[in-house]
Amino acid sequence: MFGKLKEKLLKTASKITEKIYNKGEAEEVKEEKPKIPLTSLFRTETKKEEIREPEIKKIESEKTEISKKVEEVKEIKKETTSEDEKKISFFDRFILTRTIKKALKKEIVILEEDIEDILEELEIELLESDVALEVVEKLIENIKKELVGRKISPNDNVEEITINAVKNAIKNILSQEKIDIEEIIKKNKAKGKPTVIVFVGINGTGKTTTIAKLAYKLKQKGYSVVIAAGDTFRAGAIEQLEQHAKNVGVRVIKHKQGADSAAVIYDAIQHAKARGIDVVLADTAGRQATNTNLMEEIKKVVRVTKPDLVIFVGDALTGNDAVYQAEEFNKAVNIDGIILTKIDADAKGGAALSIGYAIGKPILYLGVGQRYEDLIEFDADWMVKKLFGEEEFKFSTERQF
Ligand SMILES: Nc1nc2c(ncn2[C@@H]2O[C@H](COP(=O)(O)OP(=O)(O)OP(=O)(O)O)[C@@H](O)[C@H]2O)c(=O)[nH]1
Repeated sequence: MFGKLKEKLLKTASKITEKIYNKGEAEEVKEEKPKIPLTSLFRTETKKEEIREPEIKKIESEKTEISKKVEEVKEIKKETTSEDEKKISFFDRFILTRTIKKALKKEIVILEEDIEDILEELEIELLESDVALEVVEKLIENIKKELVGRKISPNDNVEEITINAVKNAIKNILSQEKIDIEEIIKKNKAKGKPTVIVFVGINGTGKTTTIAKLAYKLKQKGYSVVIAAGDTFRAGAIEQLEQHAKNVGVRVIKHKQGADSAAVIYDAIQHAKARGIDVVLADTAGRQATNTNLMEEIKKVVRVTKPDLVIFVGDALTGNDAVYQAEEFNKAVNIDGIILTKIDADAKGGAALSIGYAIGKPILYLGVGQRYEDLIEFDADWMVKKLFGEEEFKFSTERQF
């Protein structure tokens, strides 16, 4: 997940670190143990205080191993032409800056010109990774805000400063005002009303399966759920939804194919009210934002059914397209939040990084696989941890649908 994005961000932090070292005429500190366990950036984080004797030994031996590797890389570096230099992996470069503990000889102040070329490179790479332009610009601005004008003294931990600067810049992008779906459900329940959630998006992004996943999650939390078969447009859509509903054990309210989508959802809401069901999850037909008739239809659905939430479901793999589609749906029906699917297959991470900031709405959940339980709550801290390799996420390759 987000492998390429992760690499780019860490490479940037690493290069800024090197720049600061050069400017401050840093010298190697031979005796010092690494302040951050070497393993921490690529494996589960271990706090300094928690490192016990065997682990210290392990780290020491790892340190020796890596030092050897560093020497090898140094040798290769000495001999390489600039073309060859490109072949030294990022991992080697990063190890180089992180394992040779250095201290600045003199205090420095980071100037914009010190990091400009590195940030320009990052800008191009992020655009290539399908991160939206406005998001790239904001991110670069954030990193500059964090670093430019900052004094770094010989006692400072340069690696920590640069990594944290990039982390904060990312976190700022990802932090949209949250929506607590359970809170909304509880409030409506107290008033004796069902919570109505309408799902919108283009074809094939994963709306139907996401509805089934959310129904499964809500049921597990003890809420009663009914699904409205509002995709009356695509042949087979109702049957597909019924199969999912059967699998997760919830009821579907349906009309015939070709029926009025708003009427189906309206009926499902009446059904929920009559039986005291907590949540109505309404499927709608996938539609391109350019299809005027279908966009008028979705506007009618929202007008008639007055949902508590309209959720845009986007396919993370489509990168900038998902952002563009979300913008169009937001203009048409004012979406409240976003669910991004197929994150398990997404190396670029462009949509996940961009979509919330670009339209100013929160990502609520991420679809991370093809089982009903593969829907996880999104949270900026969680994503930052994933991007900086502090926490691994195990995807299941099992398929339930
Ligand atoms: N790997 C992966 N596949 C997913 C995920 N979510 C959905 N899919 C797959 O995406 C495909 C499309 O899912 P659907 O739920 O049918 O999409 P839809 O948006 O309802 O499609 P339309 O009815 O055409 O609008 C299916 O093959 C799903 O199994 C996910 O999080 N990860």
